[in-house]
Amino acid sequence: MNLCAPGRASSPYLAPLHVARPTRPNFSENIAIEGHNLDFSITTRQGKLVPILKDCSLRIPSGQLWMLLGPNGCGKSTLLKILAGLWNPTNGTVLVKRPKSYVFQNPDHQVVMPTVEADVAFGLGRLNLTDDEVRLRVLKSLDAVGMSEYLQRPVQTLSGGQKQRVAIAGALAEACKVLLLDELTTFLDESDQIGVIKAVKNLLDKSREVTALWVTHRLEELEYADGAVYMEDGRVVMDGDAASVTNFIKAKQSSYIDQINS
Ligand SMILES: Nc1ncnc2c1ncn2[C@@H]1O[C@H](COP(=O)(O)OP(=O)(O)OP(=O)(O)O)[C@@H](O)[C@H]1O
Repeated sequence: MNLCAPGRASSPYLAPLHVARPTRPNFSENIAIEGHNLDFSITTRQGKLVPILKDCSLRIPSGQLWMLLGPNGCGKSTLLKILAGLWNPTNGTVLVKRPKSYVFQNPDHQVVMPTVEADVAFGLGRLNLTDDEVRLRVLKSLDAVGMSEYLQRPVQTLSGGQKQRVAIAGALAEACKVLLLDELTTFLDESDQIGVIKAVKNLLDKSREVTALWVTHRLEELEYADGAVYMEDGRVVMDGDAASVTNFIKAKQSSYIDQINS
């Protein structure tokens, strides 16, 4: 199911202080996801202002798989939800190609229809397609994530990784140009993790039109990425090709270990 479809936006537990509504500039050429100078703050029940994102900017080229990394609590999921349009930034501008889809960390929050076929077809109901067109889109999308043999399977019989792929197929069936994937591998065992990430990589390689931003903690997943954004304490501190970001993070980790040992 596509959680970015109209009427599905949700709110954070605590509301942002205020919502900026800037005029929308045009996309830069060949860029699918852009954020400029994004701030996001919340006010606590005690009325205290807490900044979560601080002047975050990023640009992700069309057709690429990028990772969003950083320590726990640095703001990755918040930034992803703002890019998805589920939350509004306090300040700054977001430009993301449409249709776009946000895929949840826990597939049980997203894959809810009785069968695989029904779940992938769910979002197509509002598009005024014939039954044959719906079936074709469902089959093509399941094929793209390596799940075409599971058409009639009850969703409760699927593994976590298979449910994630069904959720991604739902987004593809709606012709999503941008996939925003929130720590999909958190609940998966190792073989499911690699299965999901390879499915995403394969579909990007095949389509060239879909762009994906993947939130993760796992440095080893960077080997599948074209590029990455690394965050700390609500800020983007490094972005670029996957090898440069990997080296940057490894250098940080080894200097941290040196400090502990000294
Ligand atoms: N509604 C909220 N109320 C209070 N604090 C919040 C709220 N939403 C997010 N935060 C705080 O904002 C910070 C960023 O959270 P976020 O979930 O974006 O981080 P993250 O990098 O995705 O973390 P993780 O890797 O642990 O999933 C955290 O310190 C979190 O506690």
